[in-house]
Amino acid sequence: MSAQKETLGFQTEVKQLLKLMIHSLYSNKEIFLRELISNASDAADKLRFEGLAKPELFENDPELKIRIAFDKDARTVTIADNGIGMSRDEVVSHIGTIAKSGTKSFFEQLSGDEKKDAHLIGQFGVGFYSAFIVADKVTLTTRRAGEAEAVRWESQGEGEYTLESVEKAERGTEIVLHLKEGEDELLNDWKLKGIVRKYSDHISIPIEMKKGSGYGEDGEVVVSDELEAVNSASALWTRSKSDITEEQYQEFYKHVAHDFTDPLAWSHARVEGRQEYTELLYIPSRAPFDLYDRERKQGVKLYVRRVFIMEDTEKLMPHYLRFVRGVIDSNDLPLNVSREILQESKDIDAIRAGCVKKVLGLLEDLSSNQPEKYEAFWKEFGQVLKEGVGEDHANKERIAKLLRFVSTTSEGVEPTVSLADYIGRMKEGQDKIYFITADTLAAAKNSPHLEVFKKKGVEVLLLVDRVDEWVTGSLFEFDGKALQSVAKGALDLGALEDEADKEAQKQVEEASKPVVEKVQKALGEQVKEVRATARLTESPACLVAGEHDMSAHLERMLKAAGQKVEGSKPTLEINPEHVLVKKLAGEADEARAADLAQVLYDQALLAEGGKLEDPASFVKRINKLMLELSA
Ligand SMILES: Nc1ncnc2c1ncn2[C@@H]1O[C@H](COP(=O)(O)OP(=O)(O)OP(=O)(O)O)[C@@H](O)[C@H]1O
Repeated sequence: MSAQKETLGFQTEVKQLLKLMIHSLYSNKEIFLRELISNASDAADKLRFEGLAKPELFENDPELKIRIAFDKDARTVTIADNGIGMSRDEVVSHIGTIAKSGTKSFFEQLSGDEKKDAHLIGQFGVGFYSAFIVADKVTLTTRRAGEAEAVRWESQGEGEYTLESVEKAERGTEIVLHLKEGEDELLNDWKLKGIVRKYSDHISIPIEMKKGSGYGEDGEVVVSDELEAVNSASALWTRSKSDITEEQYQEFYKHVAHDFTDPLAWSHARVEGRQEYTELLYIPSRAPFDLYDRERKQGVKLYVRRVFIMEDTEKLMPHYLRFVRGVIDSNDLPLNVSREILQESKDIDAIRAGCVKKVLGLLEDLSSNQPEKYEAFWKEFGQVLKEGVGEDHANKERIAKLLRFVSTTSEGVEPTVSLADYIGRMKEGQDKIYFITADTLAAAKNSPHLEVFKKKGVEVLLLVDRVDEWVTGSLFEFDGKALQSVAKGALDLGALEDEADKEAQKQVEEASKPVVEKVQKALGEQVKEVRATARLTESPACLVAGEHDMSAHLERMLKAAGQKVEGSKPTLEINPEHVLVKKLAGEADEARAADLAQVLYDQALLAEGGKLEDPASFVKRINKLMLELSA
């Protein structure tokens, strides 16, 4: 064993994080204790789990606990646990570096503006480093259960830390905080116990401190050597609902989710029947920074009869509910359940299905009874929930009811229209739910495809999230009404059109045959077909995809993502009433007519957010036509 002290440097990100955190969290500095207790409790959970297979790890000391002490003279606060501890390598990789995936992109988001970044730091979670909010030196001594060597890590939080091998009889981790000037209020029995009760009452193992035995002359508590548990020390989810306060639920959430903000809502239930389990599931109020990171692991924690087993989103929650946090505690699964067993387990499938129903029920309840909260939820997680329409066949209808969109009747830009709202406002004779997909709200709102719908006062949903193509590719109808893209297929307004409309359209088609042919000839292979439109009232032309073809918007998205797409040709619809089209119809000069036809096509492509293959020729053509017109 080498007792030599080594000095190592923090990873750059750690330095950045420390600086930012000390500044932005100072006003909420008490949370350091919650974070350190939370880690200690996790360490106990890990030991209990590893100890199932290797009981010798308990080293004849099976009572898991956390101890907090302070020393007025030395001006230190100590948090010790007899959990799993850390090996030397673990100390280096967990404490000297940030091993979270997505860390790099998180740091790229930081603006340098402390106020804005303070919000982001909450999303990232600061954990152990929060010790440096109140301490100017932290000494962590740890010995991994079952190992002989202990290691001492020490740092002043300024870019470097030292490591040395030491002796430590008790397994686990002891953290000594050397308080900064001005933090002496923490050297107080009453104060520390108050913080523990406030933030960590729900921790399932005892948090022990010395017992008070009266008051001294200075009015301060005199402590005895006897220890007492400051917290309730029972797993929160095992308590009955009526015994848990709102604050306790909230603090427990912060512990399981490693979050700083209060949750939006939660569901706590004991399920009996074929499967017996307790679930305490939370909807966070804010999305974490790595919500879209496929590598992200943290999710719902699985316990079996109070013993922590693992934390894994995929097995316990489907991907589209990956924002859900909390605990599922099964009474039936075997304690030695492994990831492989879980993979195959019918019991887990049943628990998962039950929990999904609970979460959807919770969301339904919010949407009906607390619409403001639901709006807040939708803002943070709506796009993720939308994935469920394609992912969870069994619950498709329920998820569809929870969807919210912007529509042509929306006042602002917030998605607040549900499919049921839409159906409730449908015009007489309307039998479809119309929608348009586009890259931006402006592109959707101003699309020529909407003109006839505006004229008839028919509402159209404006779908501008990337995931919307996935939604409309999986959801074909809602409540017996088909979902119909306004940019696909021949326009069929059903009973929204009266006989007179249909007759007029027929006549227009008949009359515009020559100009349609002219355009068709000029555009040749670029289009599948040219036809006179019933959609347009103001624009001269628009492009329409085939009923069963991929939408132009999806095609562009896939191409942008680097996929090879065999695009299908669009149909060009022209508006024979438009002056430009009339001009084209009467144009005797074949070359100029061809130029006009090409401009019509190019404009239609641009108007729906497409990209011209040959923009320079488009500009040349436009300039030529403008000069000719002004001559
Ligand atoms: N008391 C402890 N006993 C054993 N391991 C610990 C202890 N405290 C921290 N660790 C290890 O260090 C890692 C990093 O801790 P840290 O608090 O920085 O982050 P975290 O708890 O993983 O996540 P978060 O930052 O979201 O709180 C932990 O994941 C754990 O492996």
